[in-house]
This record gives sequence, structure tokens and C-alpha cells, in this order.
Amino acid sequence: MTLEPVLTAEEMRAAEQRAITAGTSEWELLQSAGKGCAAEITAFANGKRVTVLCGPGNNGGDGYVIAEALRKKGVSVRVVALTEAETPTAAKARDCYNSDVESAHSDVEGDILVDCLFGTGLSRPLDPDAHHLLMRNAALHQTVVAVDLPSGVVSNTGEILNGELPKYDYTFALGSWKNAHFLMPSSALLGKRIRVGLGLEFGDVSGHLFGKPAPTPPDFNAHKYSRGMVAIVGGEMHGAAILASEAAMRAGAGYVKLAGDTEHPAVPADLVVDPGPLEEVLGDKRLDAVLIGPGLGRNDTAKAKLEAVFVSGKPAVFDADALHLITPAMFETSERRCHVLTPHEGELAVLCEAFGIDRNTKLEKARKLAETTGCVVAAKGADTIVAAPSAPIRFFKPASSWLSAAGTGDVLAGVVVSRMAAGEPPLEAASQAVWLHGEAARQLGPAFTAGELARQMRHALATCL
Ligand SMILES: NC(=O)C1=CN([C@@H]2O[C@H](COP(=O)(O)OP(=O)(O)OC[C@H]3O[C@@H](n4cnc5c(N)ncnc54)[C@H](O)[C@@H]3O)[C@@H](O)[C@H]2O)[C@H](O)CC1
Ligand SMILES: [K+]
Repeated sequence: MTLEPVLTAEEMRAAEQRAITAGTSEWELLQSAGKGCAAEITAFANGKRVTVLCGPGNNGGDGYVIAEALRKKGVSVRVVALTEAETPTAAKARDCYNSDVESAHSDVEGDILVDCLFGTGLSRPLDPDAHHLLMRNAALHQTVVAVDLPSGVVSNTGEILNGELPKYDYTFALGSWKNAHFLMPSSALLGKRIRVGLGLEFGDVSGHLFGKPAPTPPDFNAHKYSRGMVAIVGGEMHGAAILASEAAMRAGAGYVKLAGDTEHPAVPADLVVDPGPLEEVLGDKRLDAVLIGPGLGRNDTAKAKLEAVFVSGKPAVFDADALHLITPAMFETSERRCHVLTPHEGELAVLCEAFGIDRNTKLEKARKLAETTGCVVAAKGADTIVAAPSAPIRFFKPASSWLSAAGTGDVLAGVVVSRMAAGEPPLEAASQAVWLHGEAARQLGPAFTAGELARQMRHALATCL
């Protein structure tokens, strides 16, 4: 499993400062950044006309270095400066650009637009002139490149301060990934994400990009219980729990039991349906993990089942309807706190209300909910993140937008509980599940159903073994 640092703007500046203290100058960092971007652009700039828009800070400084590096390689370059270079390093880069710099009044037609107006230093929305310059010129070029971040995006939150920004074809993350590279709404703008390394050391960071997991296959002498036993608590709507079970059966667990009186034509022969009392199912010592929520309903029976899961003390995944019924008091009936919650945006809001959490962004809501409950929180959406108490936030490369189909959340919950039963700690189980879910969707291409996604899960798992 790979974890790449994802930083806030403050962490990035601190890393840069450490490098400077250790003897690498800001000028050298700017040179590495600019030359690294120029090398990437050269790969698709053959015979193309490049326009570089430069802002006042070091993001603009990167732009002058990029322009000079491309110019030296014989690429046709024009540079348009929004204002004078304001930092000493950007001013030096401006002076080292050996050609004309045009004023921001000119529209430039070309093929590739390189946006170096603002990066991590953005502190307010673009002024109308800067915004028009960016929008007009983006429309006049076929390919649009963001250096570090699209100008107008807040690095720590992914907010777009100007409402509308161009769609980019490439974004070059300088030194490290930043939160905005994986959070909505900015994540939808970025095009292909490329990290340009600057040789910086990061140490402890507040976020990680979670890469391909490395689950272990069953032991040589494994049996169904040693591989992990899952119970999925059925409820009012049978389809959702069956979908979750289909996914759980294909994500590592050796034994998946559907707890309830589910008589449904879609129940496969390889799924054990146990209509006995829920307390007995949950009391089975061999049971490793429980999922409750998909198709559960929200009536008194559903609430009693949820309370039984808490009382059992088994590691649990709470999804869908269960997230509407959870109360802080339920945690007091159980010694175990480290469960997994898998809310989408609406369910996250419901949970924050229930636990008295008042935060503005998805990142802050998920982080605070994890701290307050002690649970791992997989906050789903186009920018799924996984938060755990006292751990860096986990970000993920964006998954297929075809995942926006009914039942895909039930499938995810089934994969989380399966990975937990297979022995993964809750944070790993949730992270692996998000990755496998995205990989299964990638393999399926367009317009798949939740059932197909569940059945694809073993092929996603196969890519990790
Ligand atoms: N951190 C690193 O390791 C490296 C970063 N590099 C690049 O530098 C930028 C960050 O540079 P900085 O000078 O801090 O900020 P910006 O260039 O983003 O510009 C901020 C500049 O502009 C003013 N400002 C902020 N918002 C606005 C606005 N809406 N309108 C007008 N002016 C605004 C603000 O006061 C600052 O003066 C980083 O993203 C990288 O691209 C280098 O590559 C070296 C390594
Ligand atoms: K930029």
C-alpha cells in the first residue's frame, strides 16, 4: 500500500522553509518547479504555441521559469503578466526570462495556456480583471494547464472563489499534493493530475493519498471462519442487504451470513440466510464483523436491531438507515467505539446534527465526527475521504462518475465489512474498500449496475494480489 503526502498550504510552506534552512534556496526550489513543469509540457508542446499567464507571487515565478525553459528548447512562448512580480524570487525569475513580457490587456491566441496566476498563496477571489484574463485566454487555447492549482481555488478546501473557472487538461502539483487536488468542487476541474517532485521532506502530515492496497491472500491452511465471518443485518428492503452481501462475499471474507427472514428470489445459494434471533447471530463467537443499515428501515424494529449491534460489541459498519438512527447514547452501551461509519453528504449532515458538530467543510465534518465518536468515517461522494481519530485524512484519486447509481453505497459497505472480517483494522478496511470500489468501477467502464459492481469486486481484489 502506498501513502503519498497530501498537504495544507501551511504544511507546504513549512516543508519549503525546512529545505531552505537546510541549505536549498527558494530560487533553487522555484527552478526545480518551473523546469519540472516545462519538462512535462514539452512532452505535448511539439510545434504548439504556448502562452504563460504570470501572477505577482511565486506561482508567477514558476511561470517565468517555465517560459524560459520552453523558450530555450525552441518552443514558441508568450508571457502575459497580470502585474509586476512582487516577491524577490518571482522578480528574479522575471529578470531571467530573456524575452518580452506582455501586459494583461492583450488577449493571446495560442495552443497551450499555462495558468501561473496564483497557487497556494491565494487569499481572496480573483479581481474581475484577473478572472476575465484567465477565462478569455482559456477559451482561446485548446489545452489549459494549471501550475500547482487552478488560480481561484483554495488550496486547503477545494473551494472555487470565483464561481466559474476553466476546465483544465492538466494540473501539475508542485512538491506535493494539496487537499484541493482531491476535494470537490476543485477536483472536477483539474484534468490529468501530475506531481512534480521538488525533493522536499515532509515528515508528519495531515493527509495522505491512499494508493493500491496490498491485502494478503488466505493462509495456506485457511478455512471459512479463519478468513473471516460477516453478518449483514437485513431489514425492510431486502435488495440492499443482498447487494451488500454479494459484495462482501467477493472482498475477502470466508463466510457471509444475512441475518433476517429474507425470502427473496435474488438470494444466491452461497449466501447463508439466518432467520433466528439477531442476538444469537451476533453472539456467535466466530463472528468477526457486522454490517447494519442497507435496507434496514427506520422503524422501532430497525432501532432495536441497531441497539443489539452496539450491545454485541462486535466491530461494525454503519451505513444508510443506521446512520439516521444512531444516537450518542448508543455508544455508551458498548465498550467498543472503533466502528466504521459510511455516510454520504446528507447522512454526514444528519450525523453532525446528532452529535452536535458544527463545521463548514466536508473535511472538517468528517474529522470532527471521527474524533467525537471514535469511529472511522468514510465520507462518500465524488471526493470520498476517510477520517479516523488522530490519524491523517485519507484522500483518493477520483473514481468513475458512473458510480452514481442506486445500490453502489450498499456495495461499498459490504466491502468494508468484508475487509474488517478478513482482519484489517477499521481504517485500513475502509480505505481498501474505497480503493477496491473505485477499481471495480474503472474495470467495468460505463453504465454498470450495483449488482455488476458487487460481482466485479473479486477482479478488483485480484489486481492487488
Ligand atoms: N511551497 C513550495 O515549496 C514552492 C512553491 N512554489 C510556488 O509558489 C506558490 C506559492 O507562492 P506565493 O508567493 O506564496 O503565492 P502565490 O503565487 O499563490 O500568490 C500569492 C500572492 O498574491 C497575493 N494574492 C493572493 N490572492 C490574490 C488575489 N486574489 N488577487 C490578487 N493578489 C492576490 C498574495 O498577497 C501573494 O502576494 C506555490 O503555489 C507554487 O506555485 C515554488 O514553485 C517553489 C516551491
Ligand atoms: K495557478
